Amino acid sequence: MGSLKTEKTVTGWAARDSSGILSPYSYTLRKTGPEDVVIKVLFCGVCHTDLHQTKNDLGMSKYPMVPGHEVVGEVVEVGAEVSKFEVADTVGAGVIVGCCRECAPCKADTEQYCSRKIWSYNDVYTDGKPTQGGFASAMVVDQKFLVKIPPGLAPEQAAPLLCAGLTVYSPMKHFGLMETGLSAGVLGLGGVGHMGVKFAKAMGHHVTVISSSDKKRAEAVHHLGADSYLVSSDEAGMAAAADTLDYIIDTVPAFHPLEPYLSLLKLNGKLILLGVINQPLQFLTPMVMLGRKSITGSFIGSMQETREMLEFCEAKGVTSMIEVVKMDYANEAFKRLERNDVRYRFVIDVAGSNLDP
Ligand SMILES: NC(=O)C1=CN([C@@H]2O[C@H](COP(=O)(O)OP(=O)(O)OC[C@H]3O[C@@H](n4cnc5c(N)ncnc54)[C@H](OP(=O)(O)O)[C@@H]3O)[C@@H](O)[C@H]2O)C=CC1
Ligand SMILES: O=C/C=C/c1ccc(O)c(O)c1
Ligand SMILES: [Zn+2]
Ligand SMILES: [Zn+2]
Repeated sequence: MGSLKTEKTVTGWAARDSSGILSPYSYTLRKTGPEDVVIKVLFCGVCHTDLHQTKNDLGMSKYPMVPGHEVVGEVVEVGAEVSKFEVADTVGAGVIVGCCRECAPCKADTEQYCSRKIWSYNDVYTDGKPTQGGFASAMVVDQKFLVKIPPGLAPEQAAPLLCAGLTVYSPMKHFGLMETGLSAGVLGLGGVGHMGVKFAKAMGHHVTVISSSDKKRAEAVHHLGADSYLVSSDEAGMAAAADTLDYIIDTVPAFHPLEPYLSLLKLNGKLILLGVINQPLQFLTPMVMLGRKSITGSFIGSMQETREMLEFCEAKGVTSMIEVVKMDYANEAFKRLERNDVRYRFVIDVAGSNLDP
């Protein structure tokens, strides 16, 4: 299909200021370029990053801001040079919608580390217009930044995989943590953390959840398949678990000391920081030296890893645990996410919502 000559007007739900409160917002999508794909948004997951961004936790937010970067949609239009997708395909879009294609990370298929990457919202596209995310009736996305959703995955289940799932899969792959028999720790059992449990179990790891409370113990063990559950304030339990873990996926989105978790790692163990935290974290150097431990971080994953991760999920039956809601519940969903009251990801049924109430 050829390029559209007109811009499309769409409705999204946007935050207008750092209250983060979302309300309907009308804006235009760019004309469909040769490599562009227009998607009708079906479902969009709600990530804690959406909360950080809409509330300006990082001090870089621009408004109006339509959040949402766990987007599953249906292709409704393709540009003249689109070769990978056709109308009616079910596709996914994530955190990144552009990159320079020339730098070392781009050439190595690690475009998420491109210094000129373009975020799916709260950024400026190559045409100079603000990018807006998936809490909207439609998006235009360059074909490089879309993936096909495998037929074995339900679209609403697939949405959280596009950020939360990818964010744990990528470091597991990069740091050589896909072999069976490892002992994993997952710190913070939320959207990203529950995918950490699922992926680690699918890779044959012994999984310990480390949580701030006892509230999620039964679910973690019986529904997610965790092997062990520690409450971080339980000093005796934490001491008994010292030197037992090969790696910890740390998803906590707020300041926390690192020493208690470094203590849980074995020799050569890795603490992988994934949470976005706007103040410095602390640790004493002997905590990493005496045990040759690593503190590292990871940022989502590449498009290539997204495809692999979705295939992995389809093959191994890995799914997300979600609560599907309509758009008119988005503000309540954000409030519940903020008070740690979701098991484990909200997914907005965008196509099934009235966006202009
Ligand atoms: N690196 C990357 O590429 C990505 C980073 N992120 C970031 O990861 C973080 C987690 O995202 P997400 O999983 O969606 O968030 P959630 O809110 O769904 O989960 C975070 C979990 O951390 C624990 N937690 C929350 N607040 C605190 C606190 N104040 N102190 C201690 N523990 C706390 C809770 O688990 P429990 O009840 O078990 O204690 C909570 O469920 C966010 O900062 C997000 O921005 C997200 C995606 C990609
Ligand atoms: O949810 C995905 C985005 C994660 C993220 C990581 C780092 C950072 O500075 C952000 O603003 C977002
Ligand atoms: Zn996210
Ligand atoms: Zn680049």
